[in-house]
Amino acid sequence: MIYVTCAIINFDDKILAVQRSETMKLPFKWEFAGGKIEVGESEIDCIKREIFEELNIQIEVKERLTPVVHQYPNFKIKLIPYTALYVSGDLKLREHCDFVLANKNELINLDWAEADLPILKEFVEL
Ligand SMILES: Nc1nc2c([nH]c(=O)n2[C@@H]2O[C@H](COP(=O)(O)OP(=O)(O)OP(=O)(O)O)[C@@H](O)[C@H]2O)c(=O)[nH]1
Repeated sequence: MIYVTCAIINFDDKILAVQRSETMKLPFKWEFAGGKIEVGESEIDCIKREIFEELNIQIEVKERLTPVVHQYPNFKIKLIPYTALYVSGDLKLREHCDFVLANKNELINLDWAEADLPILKEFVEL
């Protein structure tokens, strides 16, 4: 099982979703930015590090939502979501091919990575 954190980042009441690029696992699926927890790293340190590495921005981490364990055909993940606020930095996509800033009710129309669906549902109902 791989342990992955992801951030639901609020920019002035819009939420950031990012699209995986062709060369990544789950190509072209939409997700919340984040990545694998390194050995000895806390969840919060992981999410802040991944968001800076992938997006070049600083965030303030807010609330931990319910983790999701999901079995994909070739791997299993525990995806640990946090809500967060944008703090600073110019958004640059260093790994993903696209992004959107959307309202909660627009997010559901994207083609999400399957593990994200329960997270999206919980977030939309907050
Ligand atoms: N960051 C992130 N990953 C997610 C989400 N949903 C989801 O299923 N994943 C999966 O969790 C894994 C996260 O790992 P990652 O982004 O650090 O690394 P990767 O597998 O793309 O890179 P790798 O090729 O170095 O293993 C990916 O396999 C990704 O498909 C999500 O919302 N955010």
